[in-house]
Amino acid sequence: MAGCSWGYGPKNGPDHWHELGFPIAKEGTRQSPIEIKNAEAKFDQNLKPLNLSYDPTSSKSICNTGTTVQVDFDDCTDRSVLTGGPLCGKYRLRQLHFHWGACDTHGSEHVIDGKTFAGELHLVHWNAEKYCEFNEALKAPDGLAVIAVLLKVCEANQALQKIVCSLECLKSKGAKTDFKDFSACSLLPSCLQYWTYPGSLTTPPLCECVIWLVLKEPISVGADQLANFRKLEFGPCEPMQNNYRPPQASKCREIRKNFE
Ligand SMILES: CCc1c(F)c(F)c(S(N)(=O)=O)c(F)c1F
Ligand SMILES: [Zn+2]
Repeated sequence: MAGCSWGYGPKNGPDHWHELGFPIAKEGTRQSPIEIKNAEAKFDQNLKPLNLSYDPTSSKSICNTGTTVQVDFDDCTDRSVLTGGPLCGKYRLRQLHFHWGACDTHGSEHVIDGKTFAGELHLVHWNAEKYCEFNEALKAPDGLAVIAVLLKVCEANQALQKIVCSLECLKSKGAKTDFKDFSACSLLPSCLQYWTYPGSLTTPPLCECVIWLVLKEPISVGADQLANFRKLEFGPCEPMQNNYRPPQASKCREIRKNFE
């Protein structure tokens, strides 16, 4: 796509993505995020618990991608995997990243019964049992499994502190630094009850390849920890904030949950 690339600004944000080379933004049938209405979600007794087995030595680096801050993991072998839930097979952890707002009242992508949260953590896994590489999984309806964890502003989160401390050297787009021995499971809440629905990437290319697992229990983030995320930049003098896509049409998708 010649011309300006996608982002979250007034001219290249989510309402423009369909005209920036991603028609699926408008024409898709399973776009994400969505609003989750708990009363309409169907309890499914056949849904298994999530089973996470993460090797902390598989974290590699942390970078400012220009749209988020992202921790990358070694996904060449089954070192950090997700199984269970609605999933068939083993999904390898590839990266985790965040979405957040300009202020603490909004910033999450999924909205729960009308409530927005200050931010959202995504742990991105791909079906390495069925597909040879990540880019192949992007083309499949069951290619990815993303765990979404809502961020609520209250006490500081000790597990997040390692990420927060690294932000000061990641201010500019493209900045990257080593990020070894990070325990991704330390970011998860104690309760792993979830809603699940078929959806898409929430950023371009917006591929409809994601089985979403939205955790019911948020994790805490300190107001000053979140303030540090806002010191990152999309580009020169453009603070990185409001890097979230608003909820998309449900188009009569069924949302299931593993709790009553
Ligand atoms: C293609 C890389 C990529 C993203 F850019 C992304 F934003 C997401 S998201 N927000 O849906 O979790 C992914 F899952 C993902 F794999
Ligand atoms: Zn995301």
